[in-house]
Amino acid sequence: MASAAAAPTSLSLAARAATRAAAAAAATPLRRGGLAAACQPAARSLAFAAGDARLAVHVASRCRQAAPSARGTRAMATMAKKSVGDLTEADLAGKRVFVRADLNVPLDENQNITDDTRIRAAVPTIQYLIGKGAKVILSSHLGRPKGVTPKFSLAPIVPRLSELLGIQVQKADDVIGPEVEKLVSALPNGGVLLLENVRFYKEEEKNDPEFAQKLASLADLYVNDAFGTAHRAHASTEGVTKFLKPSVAGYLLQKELDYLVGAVSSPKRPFAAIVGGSKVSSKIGVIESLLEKCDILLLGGGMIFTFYKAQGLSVGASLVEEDKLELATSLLAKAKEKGVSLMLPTDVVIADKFAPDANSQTVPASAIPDGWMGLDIGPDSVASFNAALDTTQTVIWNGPMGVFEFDKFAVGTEAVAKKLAELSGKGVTTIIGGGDSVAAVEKVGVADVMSHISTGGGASLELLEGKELPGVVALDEAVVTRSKL
Ligand SMILES: Nc1ncnc2c1ncn2[C@@H]1O[C@H](COP(=O)(O)OP(=O)(O)O)[C@@H](O)[C@H]1O
Ligand SMILES: O=C(OP(=O)(O)O)[C@H](O)COP(=O)(O)O
Repeated sequence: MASAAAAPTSLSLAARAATRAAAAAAATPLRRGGLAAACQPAARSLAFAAGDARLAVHVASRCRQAAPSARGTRAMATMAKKSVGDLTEADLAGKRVFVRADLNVPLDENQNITDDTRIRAAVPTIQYLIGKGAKVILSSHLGRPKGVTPKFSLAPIVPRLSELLGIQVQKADDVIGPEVEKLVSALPNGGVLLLENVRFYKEEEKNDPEFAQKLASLADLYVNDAFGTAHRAHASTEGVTKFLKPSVAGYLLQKELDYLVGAVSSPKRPFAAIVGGSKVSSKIGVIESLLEKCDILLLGGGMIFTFYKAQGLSVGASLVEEDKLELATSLLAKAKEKGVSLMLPTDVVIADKFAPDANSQTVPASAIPDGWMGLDIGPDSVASFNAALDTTQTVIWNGPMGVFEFDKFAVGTEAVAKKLAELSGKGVTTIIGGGDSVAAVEKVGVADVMSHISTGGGASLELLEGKELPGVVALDEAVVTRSKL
């Protein structure tokens, strides 16, 4: 396994001895000064330079346990939001509750839902509210319409949502206005009214205060459960909170924050992050942020070729971002400095063209011929990644290991999905951070066993980059500070 430690192949006995000494020190009880000694930069980098991932991880892990980062504490603070579960029957019975959900599900050409995950994910919050006698005014966007566009109507959502809730959901043909107000007035306690696509109004994405006020005027209080849209400061996700109190987080939003912020900032260790996808440029923020928190970082996907080239390897016709070579070098150096075991694949599956029927072969990472492009990680890399993952207690995964859309180059990605499923079964916390990795996990049929699968691609990326989401920031603070803080 190539590593950020400049992959030393022949290690001096002294380095190995120092590694073990550092690890032994880390294992020594605090009162004897073992951890303090192991946390010395020299001890950590020796453990790392010795190329012994398990020992280096152990040392790094112990060091982090001793000194949780201020950044982690700040991130936890974003979670301390009032939750829908804090609202009692007295708060809710007979009240009109504006619920922003993300019902932006894929539809086929006949308007059939091809994946209802986001609808199912919205159910617990709605169920709770109607169970307490609230009147739910449900709002969502669908797609990115420019004005009123029938193919982006939320009408196809109604049958499935009704089925899941066990009640007939009513549907408004507009978002605001007298007709909608009439429907709201007629809504019984425990009823649900789905408003039309909120993006049919351009004011939504502009976060227009007047529009936000009109939305707010329909209700008495606000619940945001639209995690997939929480990174957007729109009228229905952010603006409306200025006019409705309380404004609280729904169960889905809370769960996403608990995993993508909570479990990532205060993980059970060792903590591994797997980052793949096409380009290093789109994952810089995530990698930099995770380097502050994880013990092991496994890299795959198209981005690895920029790292190889930065290390002087030939990459043939593989995807490379020439302007990110220095960045790749600095990320490798940062991993070393932080004591993170950064692992790059040692072998790759290469293709003679970018196509599902390309000719392919597996070669060492150092032997990619001219004209060939790497489209997947190879079996040796899968074995090394699996061995590293076997040492972990928490794993977060964002981005495929290869061009998994082509069966021939999906093996590495599917192997990671299977490994995480296996680890999940053994009690390891497994978090799938949105985007294509979710599709991969679903393709392999192991979605149900993961600890958490994010319902938002862009939103989860932003959270993993350490950013705060406007739709979360705008919500009321929890009254009781969480014990983890
Ligand atoms: N070696 C590779 N060369 C080119 N593209 C790749 C390679 N590995 C993965 N990809 C592509 O990366 C895409 C996903 O990248 P990205 O959007 O960054 O990830 P995510 O959606 O998980 O955030 C997939 O379409 C996949 O085909
Ligand atoms: O599908 C969504 O995000 P995602 O594609 O990043 O998972 C959300 O519904 C947000 O949609 P938007 O990116 O049009 O604001």
